[in-house]
This record gives sequence, structure tokens and C-alpha cells, in this order.
Amino acid sequence: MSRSPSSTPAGPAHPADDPLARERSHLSASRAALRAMREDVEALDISDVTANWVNAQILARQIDERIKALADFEDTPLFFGRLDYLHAPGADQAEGASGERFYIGRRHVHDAHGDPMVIDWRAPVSQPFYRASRKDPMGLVLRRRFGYEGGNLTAYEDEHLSDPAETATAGRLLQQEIERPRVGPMRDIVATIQPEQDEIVRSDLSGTLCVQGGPGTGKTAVGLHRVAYLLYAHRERLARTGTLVIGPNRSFLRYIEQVLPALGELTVRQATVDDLVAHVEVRGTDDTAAAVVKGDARMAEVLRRALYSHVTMPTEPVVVTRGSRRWRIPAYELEDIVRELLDRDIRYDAAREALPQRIAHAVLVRMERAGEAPDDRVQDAVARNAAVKAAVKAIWPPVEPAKLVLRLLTDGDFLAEHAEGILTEEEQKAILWAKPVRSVRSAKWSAADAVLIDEAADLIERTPSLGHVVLDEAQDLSPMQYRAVGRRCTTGSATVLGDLAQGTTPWATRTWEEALAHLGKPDAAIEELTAGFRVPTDVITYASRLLPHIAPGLTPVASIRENPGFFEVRSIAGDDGVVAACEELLRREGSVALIAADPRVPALAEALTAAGVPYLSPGEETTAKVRLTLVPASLAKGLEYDYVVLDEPRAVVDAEPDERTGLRRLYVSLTRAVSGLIVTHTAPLPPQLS
Ligand SMILES: Nc1ncnc2c1ncn2[C@@H]1O[C@H](COP(=O)(O)OP(=O)(O)OP(=O)(O)O)[C@@H](O)[C@H]1O
Repeated sequence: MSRSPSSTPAGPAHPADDPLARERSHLSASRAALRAMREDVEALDISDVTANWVNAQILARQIDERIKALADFEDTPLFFGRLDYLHAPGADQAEGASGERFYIGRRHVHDAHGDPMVIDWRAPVSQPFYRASRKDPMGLVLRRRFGYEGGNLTAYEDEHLSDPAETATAGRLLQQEIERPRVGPMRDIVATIQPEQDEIVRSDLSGTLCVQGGPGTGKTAVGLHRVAYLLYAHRERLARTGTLVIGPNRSFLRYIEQVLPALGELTVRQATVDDLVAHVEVRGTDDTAAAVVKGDARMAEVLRRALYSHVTMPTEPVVVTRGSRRWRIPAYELEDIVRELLDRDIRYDAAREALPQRIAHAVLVRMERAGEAPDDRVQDAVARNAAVKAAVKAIWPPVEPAKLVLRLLTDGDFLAEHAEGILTEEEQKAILWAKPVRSVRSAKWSAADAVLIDEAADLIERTPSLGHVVLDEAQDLSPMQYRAVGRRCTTGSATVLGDLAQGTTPWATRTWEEALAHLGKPDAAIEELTAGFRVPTDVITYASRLLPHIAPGLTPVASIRENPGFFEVRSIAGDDGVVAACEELLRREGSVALIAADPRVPALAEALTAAGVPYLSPGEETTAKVRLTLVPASLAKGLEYDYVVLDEPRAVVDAEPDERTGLRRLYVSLTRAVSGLIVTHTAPLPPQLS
């Protein structure tokens, strides 16, 4: 590997001989070209091309979005790499096939002649930037990485991939990028995606992929870059069908929300599972026993049975009077029609809508036999006939999903009838509401109830499917929640990201195979990421002591950070010691979190306030003045900070209903720090840590 003079600006006297100066001039030229591209769009006059106001609005919005997508952010490098190919890549390559040298960046930039100045990192021609190796140079002679300070290009680093004399070393620029202190929300990793991550990012849209990875292995980053990649590779299809990123809670979504826009993707919806199933207002909570039963996949069958119990076999004939004639469809024939509809794989409402037409058809057959020649209009009229309507209402009445669930949860006999042989009596008792509830509106629905309503709604009417769904922190979902996500990608695919060791719900996934089956994607490939980009070696080694107790069989994360970080377990006398540890870490650069068991948070908030140390809540953006976030352990998942003070491990474990969940919560809390961790305690540490 050869290196530039790093950040020393001094170079040869003539800029033309100085490679760094040449690269800088390509950067300025690319910036100018991007500006010109933006100005071209801004100058578009649409007054002549749009016939009406609505079209003009749509076009204006598209132009607006395009202008936004063409923005040049001063401190974001426009390109971060360069590839010199031995030969021009095949003439069939989509972008820039004519040249042998390509600059790789966040977006495509071309000059006034349409020749590429910067190639989108997602283009096929860019792939060797992430994948080429000495073993397989992929046609490259040179891979160059650029170092920036703010928006200024200050360094570069070369790999001559086909030069046998050059030895492979971990690049310093790459390492620097990985070790950069964290400030504010999550940022993209587009300049440093690693080969095993790139394989996930670029894997095909058609298949579902599940990624098991320990803390800080880049699952979230990979999932977000995968969306950006898929939107590039399948722009039209996904614009039609839509993409969705699902995260565990609001603060997590706020933490990741800027990554996709920074990659130029402004249209991806980000939501929690609760958002997806928000059919009712959630104001209640379940005890664990109830939540476990409600989240169990067997509930789907209970709901199905309860719904279809509304279908009543006809006992009376339908008699349709038209003019002077009466047409009679006997009960046994109606029954055949109903049975045939029940056997078909269609939703409850689709069958309900088909029923009047089927009955009308039976009437028409009789009319024809009697020598009449009825047409489609007659069939429609018969289907709307009062007698037919009344029969349909009696046989296949409309059902409201929330009312169905309400009845199951409040009417013990109704529940018993449909849960017979599926749920035990005890399980039924666990989910029955103690007090009667009058209406859907007055019910205190829980999050698990909303998922049941979503299941019922889907039994009645098919939920539309998106093109691709990324499901992060997937290990925590209940089987019923997996089903809710799965029905949103029945005709699309999913990327499932998670860590079995970080499962902290009572229903947390035991195996990915099981989870994928509930999701409806049993054939998904399962990949594992084990290189850790976040947590320093000493810290991850300490946290990994818990692995045999929380997820035996999982591979511990191997930290690839060179910076050894800073790690201390400190016995203290009281909350003053916690505040002191925070103040100590605040003297360093970067973000600081105080993570504590949820019940400890109020006392610590008071201690910080008393000491005059300002702090934020998770999801609030840090400022130069306030860099400390007080994080309840229950919200720490998925987040990261430069420095962490972890308060009282024993309390973190004890705050959970059982020890294994407690230890998993502790594992999550211990693995949030990038540069350093202080564990403070007054009580003895959990023995599993020793
Ligand atoms: N290839 C990479 N280059 C630079 N930074 C990376 C790379 N991959 C991951 N990171 C960084 O490592 C940190 C951890 O990544 P991320 O949050 O995606 O991990 P995770 O596996 O989702 O962790 P957790 O299980 O704790 O949620 C992030 O700051 C991310 O930007």
C-alpha cells in the first residue's frame, strides 16, 4: 500500500505533477458539474408542457425532489474512491464504459457532454471498490481511497491490487473512518462498506435475507444501504410497490432517519411495528402471561375460526321475484355455493362480495333453462335483489376486525368455543379482560391487541404488499408480529436483521428458522456478520462473558477497532460517583450516554440536575453544549455513543422479569460504546460477568 503525504498540504511545485492537486481539481470540476446539473433542473420551464394544474403540481414536486437530490453538501465528500481498470470494463456496462478510470461517490455526476465525472457507488462498475482483493483484483490495477477533513480532500491511499510486490495491509484511511468519533445521529458507511457487508447490500431483490450479527457488526448500516442499493437497481419497480424500514422504537428511528436521505433516498418510509398495526389507539398494557399468549402464532387460528363462525349455512331457499316469475334456489344449492367459497383461498370479504353474484348466476341458469336469454345486466340486477341481499347478510355477514377481537377478549364462551383444542383454559383466562368493555372506542387496547386486530383485518381483506421490507432488531418480535410484517411483503422480499443474544422480550426469537417461518419466508438465506465496528476489544470481550448464559452457540464479535478504547469497572459509594464518571467522560470528544435500569432513571436524572449537568433523552440531537444522554436500558438497543457510563449492572438485570432477559438487557447496555465504557456499581456485579 502506498500513501499520500497525508494531510500535509506541501507538494511538488507544479500542481500538474502533484497527484493530490490533480485529485482536488477533479473534485472542484465535479462540484461545478453537479452545480450545473442542478441549475439545469432549476431552469426547467414547465408552463408549456403541463396541460392542467394537477399535472403541473406533480411535475413541480418531482423537479423539487430532483433538485434536493442534486444538492451538494459541503462537508460530505462528493467522491471517496477511484478505480483504475486495466482495461475498459465491458462495453455493456451501464455507466461510463468508455473510460478506464472511475471516481466513486454518493451519486452520479456527469459533465456537459454527459461523460461521467463521479459514478454512483451502487453502479456495477463501482462494485470492485468494495469487493476487489489481491486474490481477485476484478480487473483493477489501482484502488485509491480519499481522506477528507470536512469537505476538503486531504489525503489518498493506494492499493495496487495486481502488484505482487505490494503486501496487503489494513488501510489507514479505512481504519480512521471506522474509528472516527461519533457525533449526533447515525451516518452512512458508503465509503467503507466491507466485502462481507457488500454481499448483503447487493444481494438480489427477489430473495429474503436474514442477517445474524452481534452488537456493532453493522446490521443496521447494512440494512439501510441495502435499501439504497435496491432503489437504485430496481427504481421503477420499487417506486410502484414501495419500501419500508421497520425499527424497534421512535428514538431508534430518529437515530437512523438521516442515513437514507444522505444517500439521496428521500422516499423510504420508516416505522415501528406498532405504527403498522395502528388500527386502534393503544392505551393499555398486558401482563407478560397475556402478551405471550396474544403474540403466539396459534392466535391466528383462533381468529380465523372466530371469524368464519359468522358464516352460517343456509337453511331456507332464496326466492327471487322478477316480473311475474319467481325463481327459487334451494338451500342445498346455496350450501354448495357457500362451501365452494369457503374452500377457495380468498379473503372473507372477497367471498362475501362474490356470494350475491354466485346466487344470481344460479338464478340465471334457471332462467336460461326456462328459455329466457338474460344478459350480464340481469345478473347484476338479481345480485342486488332484496331477497339475495338479505340471504347474503344472513349467511355471510360483514365483520369488523376490532369488534371480532373485542368479542374474543371479553366473551369467555365465544373464546372457549374458538380456542378449543388450541389454547389451554389457563391461556384463555390469561387473555380474557377482567372487566366488561362496552365498545371498541372505550377499550384499553394493548400493543398485542392491535396486532390481533391487524391479523383479523387481513383475514377479512388482504393487506397490500410492499416491494421490500427491512426489519431491524427482528429478534424481539412475537410470532404474531412477524406475521404482521410478513403480510406486508407477501409478494415482495425482506431483509431481516437481528441478534438472538439481544432478544429482550419474553417471546424473543429462539431461532431464525422459526422467525422466518412466521414471516412467511421459510426459504430465506441466513448470513452471519462477526466483525465488530463499534465496540472496542476489551469491552466486547467483557460483554461476551455473558454469551454462554444468554445465547449459547453464537460466535462472539471480533472487534476490528485498533483503538483499544478505554474500559473500567468502578466500585462507587453512591449516585455522586455516577455523575462524576459522566463529567469525566464529558471532558473527552464525542457523545456520552449514561445507561441505567429504567427504575434508576428518575434518581439519576435528579442527581444530574442537582450537579448542574444538562442531559438529553434518547433520540434528541446532541449539541455542542449538551452531549450527555440519559438512556433507560430498555431504550438502548440499536443506539451508540462515543462514551458510556453504565450504571449498576445488577439493577439492569433485576429490572427484567427473568434472569436471562436481564442478562441480555445488560449485554445490550454494555455494547453501546465506541471509544470507552465505565461501569459503575455499588451492589455486587452479576456473577456471570466474572
Ligand atoms: N463498514 C463499516 N465502515 C465504517 N463503519 C461501520 C461499518 N460497518 C458498521 N459501521 C459502524 O459501526 C457502528 C455499528 O453499526 P450498526 O449500528 O449498524 O451495528 P448493529 O449490528 O446494527 O448493532 P446493534 O446490534 O448493536 O444494533 C455504526 O456506527 C456503523 O456506522
